[in-house]
Amino acid sequence: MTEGMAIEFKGAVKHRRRHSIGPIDLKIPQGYIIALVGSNGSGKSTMLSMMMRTIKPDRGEIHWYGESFSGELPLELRQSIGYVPEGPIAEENGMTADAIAKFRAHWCPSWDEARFNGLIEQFHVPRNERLNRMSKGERRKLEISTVLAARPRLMLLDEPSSGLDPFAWGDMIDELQAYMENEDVTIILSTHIVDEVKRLADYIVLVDEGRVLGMVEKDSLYGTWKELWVQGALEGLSQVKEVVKCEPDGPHLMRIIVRDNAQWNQYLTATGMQIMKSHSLELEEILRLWIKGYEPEELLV
Ligand SMILES: Nc1ncnc2c1ncn2[C@@H]1O[C@H](COP(=O)(O)OP(=O)(O)OP(=O)(O)O)[C@@H](O)[C@H]1O
Repeated sequence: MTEGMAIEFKGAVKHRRRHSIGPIDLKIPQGYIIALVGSNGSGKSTMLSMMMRTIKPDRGEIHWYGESFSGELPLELRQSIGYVPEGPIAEENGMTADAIAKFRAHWCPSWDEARFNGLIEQFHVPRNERLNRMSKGERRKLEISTVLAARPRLMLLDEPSSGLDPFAWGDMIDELQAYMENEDVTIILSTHIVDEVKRLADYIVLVDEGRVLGMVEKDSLYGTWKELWVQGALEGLSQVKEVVKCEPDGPHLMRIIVRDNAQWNQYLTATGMQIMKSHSLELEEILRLWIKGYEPEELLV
């Protein structure tokens, strides 16, 4: 990765009630979609809030496009960030979509009214309903439309698809992909939906219990792990470093999960073990292994 960095965490720590988030050291490259993935309470929203500067780290620093700021972010930078928080913004409860658009048009120089109108029509967002009377999904669709219409350079999306029906979800994926055709744009989103990661992410950042376990290029994960059913010289199989799971599946067959690397292939050749069936692990299973400590070989942080 030699590109410029959109965001850099340098030893950033935020103390929370039950545990601290961090220290986080992470470089998020500009021009890509980065998915923050991790279990509930692991710290994804806290990281996004720190990137939006709605909360400040208690220790360490965050850099935006190579610069750090002691107080609020400069206006121009704030105007270039589109943020969809995890939950609704209480101050917007009494507003309508039109009132939101008027406010954003005033605040944001890159606001594209025609784009906003097109998006809320496409997403069937009611124009004159107050936000607290909209359904959860309608309100989410409005928030996504608002962020896209502001044409930000950096999007911070906290579980953007929460509450969306499958049709709106597909539209959101298409819109975000189309928006990425603008090379300068970076999207950082937190999500629990593996399909969203598969469809959108260039990089995955795995977060667990307040710690960033690492960042990895999504495509490099595929093919790293295999599930195999083997026959033959099975003694000692469970001692092989590359084998992370090994259980009998019938009298002469062993089902194993294995890191598919050169050492494993050498072992296979040496023992003459027979592979009866094999397939690559799905992303969801690869992430579960990573959380358990089996990190990818091509970790970037
Ligand atoms: N405003 C707050 N004050 C104190 N602690 C908080 C606050 N918000 C979150 N926390 C705590 O910080 C930790 C991380 O929460 P965070 O919301 O960042 O996790 P998350 O990964 O986004 O979770 P989820 O996937 O459930 O949305 C949790 O232990 C949570 O209880």
